[in-house]
Amino acid sequence: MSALHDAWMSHLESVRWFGGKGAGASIVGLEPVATHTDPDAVPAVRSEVATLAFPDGHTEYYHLLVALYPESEHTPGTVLGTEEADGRGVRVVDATTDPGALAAFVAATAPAFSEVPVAVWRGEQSNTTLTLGKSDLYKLFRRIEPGPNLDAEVLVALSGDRVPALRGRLTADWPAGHTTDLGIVLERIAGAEDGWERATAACVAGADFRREARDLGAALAEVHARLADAFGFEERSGDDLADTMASRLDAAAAVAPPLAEHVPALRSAFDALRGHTLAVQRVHGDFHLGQTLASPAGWTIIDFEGEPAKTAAERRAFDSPWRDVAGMVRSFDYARSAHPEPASAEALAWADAATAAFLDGYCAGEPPRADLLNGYVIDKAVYEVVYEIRNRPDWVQIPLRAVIAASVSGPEEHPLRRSDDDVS
Ligand SMILES: Nc1ncnc2c1ncn2[C@@H]1O[C@H](COP(=O)(O)OP(=O)(O)O)[C@@H](O)[C@H]1O
Ligand SMILES: O=P(O)(O)O[C@H]1O[C@H](CO)[C@@H](O[C@H]2O[C@H](CO)[C@@H](O)[C@H](O)[C@H]2O)[C@H](O)[C@H]1O
Repeated sequence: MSALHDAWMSHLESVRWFGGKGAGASIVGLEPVATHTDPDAVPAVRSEVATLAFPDGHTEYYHLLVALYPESEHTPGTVLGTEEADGRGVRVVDATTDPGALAAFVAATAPAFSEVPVAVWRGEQSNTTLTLGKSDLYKLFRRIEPGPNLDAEVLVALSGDRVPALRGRLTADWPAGHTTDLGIVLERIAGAEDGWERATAACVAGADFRREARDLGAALAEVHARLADAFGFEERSGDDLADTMASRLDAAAAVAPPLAEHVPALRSAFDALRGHTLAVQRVHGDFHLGQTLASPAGWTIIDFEGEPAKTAAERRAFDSPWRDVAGMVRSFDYARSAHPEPASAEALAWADAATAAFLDGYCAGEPPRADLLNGYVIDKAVYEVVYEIRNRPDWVQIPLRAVIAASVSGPEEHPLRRSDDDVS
């Protein structure tokens, strides 16, 4: 491993967007995949793909934006080391820490925005976003897989309205024979407030959230209909789905010991899906309040990339729209954790009212498909137990409480009809 590999690896361990922290990964390749500026420019800016090998044998690819400076020049930003080019030493810098390099990158790859101020947006999680003035964003994808990015695909297909408008796409011919998205330029929703912030503030204040929740349900239904128009739909057997959920449950129980005793009861909830056929289509895949923006224009849905731990092929696979409905049902349950007394009658009533209004908005007044909703809510809560153990162990009681309630109440009970909320 070269000194540059080591330096990038320590840098990755320190940045917020790197999802493999502490797992003992090492960089086994650094490959330039796109040169954005003139290679002789100072700085020259290019995209590289870092190939990371993990001790368990799996490989991940990360997109790095790199600025290159002659050794004789003053070098701003985080310097990773030097490399040789045409017999001269060149300093290698993380371009997202270098305002001059970012301006050069934007001028080269999104020339319509070359005159607007560029800054790195703080508070990002799994990617890096640049603000382009007040009305646009440049989202640099970090963990990439060969081929199109799921979010970019959906934004192209839906072309604005309830989703941000797509202004441009940054791609690379990498690996050979593939065109891979490295970033997108998109509309910055004016006056947007994160849906999680909006909902938790309402829960804490005891404020009525039913109108917003109903509108959110209607917005999701509209987006689902447009996704089905754009990508089509298929039929899937309920037996197949029940088997898939049961094997996900088994895999989760193997890494999350508190799930083990609930496996038989939860499996029987999935059995309600057997003997049915359901329509499957492209969905959001990881729909929760943090993937919604409330603004004067209504609700906008963002980040159609699915659950982070799945492969791109798994995230692109058709699924039932009830997966997304269930995701939001779980999110309202999470939101009450912001309440000073999450198990109080007031907090429960808030979450139940928001959930009922959301379902009403989604189903346009018709009753929801209880068997599918029930199965997907449990499937999601099981996923969340594993997610929280790995990422936020202090939060694991939130989904575990839902798993226990579903296990105790049995398959015929709707998981939200919580008679027994104070199980610990
Ligand atoms: N188009 C947008 N307009 C306004 N704010 C946005 C937009 N997209 C994302 N955001 C804000 O940035 C946050 C992170 O965005 P997200 O796409 O979920 O990033 P990541 O994929 O890195 O997790 C969101 O929760 C939201 O607050
Ligand atoms: O936003 P991501 O696609 O990275 O989703 C992952 O992280 C989410 C947390 O940020 C996680 O969502 C869970 O916590 C939320 C509150 O922080 C809650 O609203 C969601 O309902 C709950 O699932 C998500 O599961 C995970 O995939």
